[in-house]
Amino acid sequence: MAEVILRHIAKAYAGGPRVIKDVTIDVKDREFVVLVGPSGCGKSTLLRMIAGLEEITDGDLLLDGQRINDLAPKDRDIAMVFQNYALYPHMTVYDNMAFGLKLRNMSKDDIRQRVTQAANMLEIETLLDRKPKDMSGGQRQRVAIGRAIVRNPKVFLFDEPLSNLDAKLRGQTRIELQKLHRDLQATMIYVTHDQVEAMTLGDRIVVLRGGDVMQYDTPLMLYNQPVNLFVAGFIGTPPMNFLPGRITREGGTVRFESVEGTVQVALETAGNTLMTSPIGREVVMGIRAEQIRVRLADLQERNSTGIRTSIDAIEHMGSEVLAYFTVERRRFIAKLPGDTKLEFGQSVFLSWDIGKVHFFDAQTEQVIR
Ligand SMILES: Nc1ncnc2c1ncn2[C@@H]1O[C@H](COP(=O)(O)OP(=O)(O)OP(=O)(O)O)[C@@H](O)[C@H]1O
Repeated sequence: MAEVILRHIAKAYAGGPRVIKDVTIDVKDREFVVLVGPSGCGKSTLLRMIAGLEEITDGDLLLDGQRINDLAPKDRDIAMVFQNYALYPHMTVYDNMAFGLKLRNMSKDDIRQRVTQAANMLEIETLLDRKPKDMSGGQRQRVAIGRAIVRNPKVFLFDEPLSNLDAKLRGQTRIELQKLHRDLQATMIYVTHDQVEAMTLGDRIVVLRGGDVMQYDTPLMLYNQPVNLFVAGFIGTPPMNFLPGRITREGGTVRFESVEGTVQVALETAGNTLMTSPIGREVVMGIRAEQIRVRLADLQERNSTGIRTSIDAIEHMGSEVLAYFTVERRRFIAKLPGDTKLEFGQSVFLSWDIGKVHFFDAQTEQVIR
């Protein structure tokens, strides 16, 4: 059992401003929680506070109900895997993994058993006599994880452990981390700036910005129901398309009208208003790339619904095609099936289902439901 609760946690370095403002999150037993956000948002600081490597300025850190703010790192039953692996260069893999256990005065036999078991789990049993400099980045990374596993901690913390690996190895290691999480049945908290890594690994994800939690939710909820513009733009590849405008009323119909008036969307269907918002309110419309339909525009065609634009660029990704457009001087991206035949410069109409559109308040940036 290992449940971690952060209650109104704040951090200021040496009397400076608060880089973590007021963070309250609960991490359930055996949950895999990812902290994600842009550089400087405070992910590492938060993780280091949980590890005990940074002092907590305000708030409570609870492990299984016990307040551990003032407990030394070694007494926390929490193991951390660092971005740079932090292996001892002069020690073999075996000694690197055994080191923490020796410090705890564990018997030689017990140490051997634990190191061997972890090495088997990570498939590095043939590397135990090597020094870190004689291994690849991926192998060093496994040793760093092995060193955490042998401690049999209640909680694992990972600080961007895949960032030094190439793209292919990162993909493989993501799958292995998922398996490791299932096998160890441990609580894991994982920091990354890569939203794809966050989406694929996390049971739940904390999206951070400027030391504040923007949203704490499952990957699908973050993707389908972002609570604000920041989360909507941060989660998803390619990012959500945005178009600013305002709510208008014409002839009894409530509509969204883009700033330059090229896009008008009725917000009522069969007498139901999809969005209750004061007339004149400034909003931002958001639509995901895969929700945009694209068809060739007939030059003679008039009175067609949708946005008329032309194709700025096409990227063939194999299984899909990314098409780039300009709508009111903003970039729009559509994700289309791989066999879509479109070419640079063609005139097209873009359209989408109104039910798939998100609206955000332009001032507060919060979603309007
Ligand atoms: N020792 C320190 N003293 C003063 N300010 C610090 C210290 N460490 C970090 N900060 C500041 O705290 C804020 C959060 O830093 P942190 O390293 O936690 O961000 P991060 O989200 O992990 O960023 P990155 O992805 O770039 O590592 C930043 O503004 C950073 O400059």
